[in-house]
Amino acid sequence: VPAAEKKRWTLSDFDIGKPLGRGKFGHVYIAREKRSNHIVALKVLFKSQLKQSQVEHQIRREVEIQSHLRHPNILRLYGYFYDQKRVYLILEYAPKGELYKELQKCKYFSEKRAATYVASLARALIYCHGKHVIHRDIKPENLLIGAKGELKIADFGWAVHTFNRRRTMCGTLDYLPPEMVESVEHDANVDIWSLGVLCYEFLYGVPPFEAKEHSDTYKRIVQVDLKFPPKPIVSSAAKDLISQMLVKDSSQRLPLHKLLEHPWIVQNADPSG
Ligand SMILES: COc1ccc(C(=O)Nc2ccccc2)cc1NC(=O)CCSCc1cnc2[nH]ccc2c1
Repeated sequence: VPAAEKKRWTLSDFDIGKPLGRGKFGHVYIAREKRSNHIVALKVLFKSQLKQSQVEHQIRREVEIQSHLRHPNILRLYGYFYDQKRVYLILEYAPKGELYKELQKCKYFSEKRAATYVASLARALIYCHGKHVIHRDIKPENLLIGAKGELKIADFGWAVHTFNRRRTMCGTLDYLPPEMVESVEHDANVDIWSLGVLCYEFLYGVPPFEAKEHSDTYKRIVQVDLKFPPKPIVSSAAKDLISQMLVKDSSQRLPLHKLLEHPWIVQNADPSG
């Protein structure tokens, strides 16, 4: 909807439907744009909750960044509008819902399904890095499933990234690479690490460095204490790929374009993603 960016949207342009992921995504509702009948997700943010001054330009900047990100595996942010008390984000709606629910239901994915997901995320990340955008929070909670079963990185937004990052600090650490756990500066290679963690979790149903206590998870990450359980049975090609991504020295991690040529991906990923 390219023209949409220019248009001044208001709430009366939409029929509002049921809440999506109650509370999880903040206040997000399924909605239908009246003129086009286009189904979207409408995210409602309360100005009171957003530090008014900073966030205004951050939302603008984010819409600016996101409006240039067009990729089948990245959830679209079509635009935004606001009223007296709230800011509304017009987001793409992913009809097949949240990936983590699917993973919980299946316990773990087949190698073909895991490789297809990992390849599509690698392509999305190559695209983002090409646009000098890193740090797409690619843990299962931030992944949604499109109409054709394709994965969508449904990032919870840049501006909230910081809150998100803090939340990640007190939420799950599982996806943080050593350089972030040791909080040294990081680059696009953090995404390769996170993708490796995700690939492991797709195949085993649990992240590789999971531990009861945060302090233990920290230790396991910085020591790259990578162990492959005997069950479920996973091919050595998959283990080889994961071992090349979960490398402490970020410059030694398998580059994303090399990942797409890895035998496990070539033999298992469905090219349509
Ligand atoms: C591109 O994506 C986003 C872009 C920006 C922001 C954001 O919050 N930006 C922000 C916040 C505060 C201050 C400044 C900027 C959030 C998202 N994405 C989500 O929030 C997750 C999917 S919510 C939609 C959605 C769709 N499809 C579904 N299917 C089932 C559930 C579901 C849920």
